[in-house]
Amino acid sequence: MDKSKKRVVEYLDKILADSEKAAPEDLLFSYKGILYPTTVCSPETCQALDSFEARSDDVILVGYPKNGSNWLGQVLNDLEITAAKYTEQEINERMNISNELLILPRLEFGDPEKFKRMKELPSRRIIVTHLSPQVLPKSIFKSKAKILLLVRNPKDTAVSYFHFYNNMPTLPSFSSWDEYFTAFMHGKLCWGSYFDYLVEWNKHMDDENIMVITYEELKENQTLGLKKIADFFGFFVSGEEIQMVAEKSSFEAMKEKSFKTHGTFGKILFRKGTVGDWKDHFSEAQNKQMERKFEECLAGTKLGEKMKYGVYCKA
Ligand SMILES: Nc1ncnc2c1ncn2[C@@H]1O[C@H](COP(=O)(O)OS(=O)(=O)O)[C@@H](OP(=O)(O)O)[C@H]1O
Repeated sequence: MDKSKKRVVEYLDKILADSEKAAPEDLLFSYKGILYPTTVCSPETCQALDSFEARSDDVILVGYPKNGSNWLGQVLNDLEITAAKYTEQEINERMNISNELLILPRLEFGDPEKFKRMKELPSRRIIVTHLSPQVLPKSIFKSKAKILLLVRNPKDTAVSYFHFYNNMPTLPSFSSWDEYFTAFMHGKLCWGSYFDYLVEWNKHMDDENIMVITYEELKENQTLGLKKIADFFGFFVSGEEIQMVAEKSSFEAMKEKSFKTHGTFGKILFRKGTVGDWKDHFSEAQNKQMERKFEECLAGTKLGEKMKYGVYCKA
């Protein structure tokens, strides 16, 4: 394993080990009414977000936690590498610079000084974040950088986040699914409410620089999804190249390599990678509650229509 990758894996392993020792009440902090994990974020970094200077050719991936951002993050990196026709040496250099400057590839992770260091990253930068539009650095909207919004149905998101919360030492555990479900429905989780997040993004549905893709459509036809993404960002890649990127980023391929890419964290992150796991978790009453909430927040909106609640969430 090369040195910079090893450093990232060691860093991730250290975060997990340190958080095992932390008291549950020290694991989270609140910034502007939203919870974040102390191990990877800080109030200082949140406060410094506006010092990030977006470029018009930045590739921005936004998505609520557990909507598949590690998957699409890899896809976008591979599309950029393939389209730009970098040599092996250039690919390694890019990765080393990025690993050294950022360590962890989320806009809101790390120290507040990272936004200055990010100026040294070569274009096109792939920027991944769970932040909602109100807290995103203002320069992202001003620069007209293209934004890909990745959305997963609320029920599978809830289930994935439940297992993540209970398996990640960096997050406090819940004593039961029912207790967790109430927290999810009230947005008492890191990065806040799933529904508030999408209601805010729905206000941007007519922005020309935003495209929405769903986890479910990618699972159904990854090649087609990748082609749409490549066209949107202007990555010039052939059908064969898209196929190669798709194969490399299948759940199985990413899970198999996860120890090398993410260390111990890999086992927690690459859990099932399926659509419909919620059927083993939701009670009748919870199905009804979720449907009411969807009706209240997203049904009939542009974003709500794209999510196909009737196909993926009806009991
Ligand atoms: N390649 C690929 N294909 C399909 N699904 C994938 C893939 N990679 C990750 N995943 C699944 O995405 C879920 C994790 O989402 P995130 O990467 O956004 O997690 S995080 O919020 O950044 O921690 C999590 O979902 P669950 O398995 O349902 O928990 C991952 O397994």
